[in-house]
Amino acid sequence: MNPSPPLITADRVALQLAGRQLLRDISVELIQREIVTLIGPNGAGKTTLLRLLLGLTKPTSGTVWRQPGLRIGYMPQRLHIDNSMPMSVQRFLQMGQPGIKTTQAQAALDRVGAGQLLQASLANLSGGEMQRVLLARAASRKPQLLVLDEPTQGVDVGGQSELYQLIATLRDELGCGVLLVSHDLHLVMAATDRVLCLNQHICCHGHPEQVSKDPAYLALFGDTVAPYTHQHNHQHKLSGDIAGECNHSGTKSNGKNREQQ
Ligand SMILES: Nc1ncnc2c1ncn2[C@@H]1O[C@H](COP(=O)(O)OP(=O)(O)OP(=O)(O)O)[C@@H](O)[C@H]1O
Repeated sequence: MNPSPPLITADRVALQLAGRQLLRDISVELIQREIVTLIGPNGAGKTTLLRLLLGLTKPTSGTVWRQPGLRIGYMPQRLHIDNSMPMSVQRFLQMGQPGIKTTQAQAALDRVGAGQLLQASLANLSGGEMQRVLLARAASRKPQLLVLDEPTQGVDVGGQSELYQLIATLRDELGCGVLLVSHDLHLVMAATDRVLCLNQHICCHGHPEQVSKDPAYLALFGDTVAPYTHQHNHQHKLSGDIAGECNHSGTKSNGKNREQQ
């Protein structure tokens, strides 16, 4: 039992847009100090669910409750940069959080191992540098909840595990909850407490090891995981598309830990 109240609670949330059922029957609780990873194929509704949890989209049915005054640090999937308006990293950080001093911007960058980038031009950053700057910006708000939408996009594999380790360290330092979206369970496993496997609804959930063996997870990702992770003799899909119907009667349909229910 976690003594502190949840940061966000979603109860039987569904969303229909333009006649399409994008999400259904989603129940999730996010708590302090827990790293929750949302995993699912392209189009599964991961970003849509983040938007619902953050209050940027209203559910068609069900409820989302957020702790009053909850401080959220959000790292978007990608950032559109207008190169006609040159901007330094420092300025970018200060725009994200008005009133932040140069020393605080520097400290935020130091924390993510990007201290040398304060005066760099945002437009010239490499993919990995940009992700670190976005993470520094999200963390500089001293959030109670860090929400990271595919934080390792554009980062090479070595850099990806480093970034996930950094996220775990930030959680320890800030004591915040973390909700992150990822395509690759095996990469995030070490830095994740709980996984929600999403495909319009929550197909399965639990500890990463447990989810990686769940029939519902394997139905979605069984033939897409990296070959070094297990032996098999079938074809690999490269698309990341839905591999088939989720046949998982008997798995629970919500994302709460058993002890939280
Ligand atoms: N405003 C909208 N109106 C109609 N459909 C939408 C809207 N926003 C998203 N969708 C659809 O909802 C589905 C889920 O989109 P979403 O971006 O949440 O998926 P995702 O799991 O984050 O995908 P990816 O892994 O590719 O980023 C997609 O089919 C998308 O086209």
